[in-house]
Amino acid sequence: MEQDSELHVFIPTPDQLESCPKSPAKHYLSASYELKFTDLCVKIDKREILKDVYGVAKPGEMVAIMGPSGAGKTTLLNCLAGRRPIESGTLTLNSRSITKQLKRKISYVLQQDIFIEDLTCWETLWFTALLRLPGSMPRAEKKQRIMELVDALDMEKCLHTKIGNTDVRGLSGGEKKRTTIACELLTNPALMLLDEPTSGLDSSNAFSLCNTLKKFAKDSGKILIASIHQPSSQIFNMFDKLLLLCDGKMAYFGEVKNCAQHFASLELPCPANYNLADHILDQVKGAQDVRDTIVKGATQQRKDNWVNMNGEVPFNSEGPSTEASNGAAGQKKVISKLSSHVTEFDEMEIDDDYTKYREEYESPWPTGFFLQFSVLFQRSVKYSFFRIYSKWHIMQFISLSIFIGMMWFQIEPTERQISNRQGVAFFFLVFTSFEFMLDSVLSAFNDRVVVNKERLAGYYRLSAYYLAKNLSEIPLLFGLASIFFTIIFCLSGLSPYFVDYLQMLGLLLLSAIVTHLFVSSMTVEITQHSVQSYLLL
Ligand SMILES: Nc1ncnc2c1ncn2[C@@H]1O[C@H](COP(=O)(O)OP(=O)(O)OP(=O)(O)O)[C@@H](O)[C@H]1O
Repeated sequence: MEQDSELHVFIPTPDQLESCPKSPAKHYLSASYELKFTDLCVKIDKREILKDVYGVAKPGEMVAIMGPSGAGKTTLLNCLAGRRPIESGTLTLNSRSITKQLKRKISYVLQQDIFIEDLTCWETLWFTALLRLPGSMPRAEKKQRIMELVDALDMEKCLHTKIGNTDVRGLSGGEKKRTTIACELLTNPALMLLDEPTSGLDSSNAFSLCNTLKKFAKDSGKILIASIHQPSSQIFNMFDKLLLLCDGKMAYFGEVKNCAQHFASLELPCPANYNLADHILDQVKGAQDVRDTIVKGATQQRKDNWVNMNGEVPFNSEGPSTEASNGAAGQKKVISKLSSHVTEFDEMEIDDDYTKYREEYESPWPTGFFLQFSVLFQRSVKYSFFRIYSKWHIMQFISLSIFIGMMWFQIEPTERQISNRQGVAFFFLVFTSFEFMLDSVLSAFNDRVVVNKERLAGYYRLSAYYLAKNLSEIPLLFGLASIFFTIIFCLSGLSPYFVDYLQMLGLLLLSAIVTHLFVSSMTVEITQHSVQSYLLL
């Protein structure tokens, strides 16, 4: 593998891609984690959004969260990701409440694919790896990890395609989703939460994505929990478990294969040749008495399947535990079995990554301030350059400067022409200040969503972003405005002295700094506010 300079964006050649190891991706094997949540309740403005929601997921399992619109699927995912506080209930990973350190083992794929649109798929992955993987991890290992994911998620074809947007076509919907998933998998999470990963994809893309996820979860021992809308039968049957919500209450939790039987036992059987997922959703969206029957059925199902309502003993999908139902002796046996299970998990929790990069795992950020700053600086130069020095932008500046230069062409160095000189200087300063401000506002507007997403996932400090953004964009803006000014200065004959030229350039630089700092401070304030209100800090 070629040696590259410290922050040079590495681009793999087809041969290097060919030589990358085929799945299962060895770096992505997870230590076994078990997720358990019981009696989760969430209230927003005194309105009950989730009530007594529970579930268990084991390593390698795919769990579907389904329910009608507004049932609370996203709220539940936010709670599991630790992004929404819960009113009451317990949430544990390997029988431990979720600490900041354990939170690093959880990743959250949002419904929208949020990226910097001017970067390619590979650049996006590479910058994410530099920001999210431990700073002390060798760069070769980071590259290796990306290449393993590229292989596992079948992304070779689109690696050098720009992300794109509605104006400039880039990655397809499915490729964007794979890129989002790869960015989250880079940190080797044990638990992956996905909010409607198939929305916006056609049926074959949705099937192929779920198939890849299923294989990856199985091979690496990760837990995948996804909210999903109207899956096809094929996709529905790929999931191991189903958590069905109805108005924030449990409507079913258990294995997908037992679901049809459960609904039949409630006298709501699925008609022949009908998609079971559609049938279930029709029922939970049905009349109030049908919904009451389903919720009651779920309460009974829980009683039958949980040995202890506090969730001290794991959910047994095969039905009530025979050991536990054998009275106190049976209960003791189950609990001692569970304790040995927990010890085993505790030992496994110190996984390979944790052992190797302990320092970073125990600090609040995966990388130090300087590395965050340098990666963000390089990324900002890369995409801001194309925006600021776009063909249209350059043509607009040059034609305008020629036009103004012609209007005030070679002003005579006499007293009568003083007002004309002031006119040129004033016009040029006001125009460039507005141009700087407009550019900063537009770029801040584009950045805000990306920065929000990255800050919520704990990529970097806001101060590192602020410094990198300003230090990268001010020189770029100043460079373009200097060309503009030089043309006007020469055509208008503003002054025969070079020192005057330098003084005016100095004023230009000051104006660029002041407008840019002003606008970016506002963005930082807005970003900080929205991240804090989202996290309800
Ligand atoms: N911040 C909030 N303030 C007030 N109400 C909220 C807030 N967040 C969610 N809700 C309400 O909670 C309920 C559940 O919302 P949630 O987004 O979890 O539903 P969902 O099942 O994901 O819906 P969809 O499938 O349409 O995305 C909705 O009625 C919604 O209006």
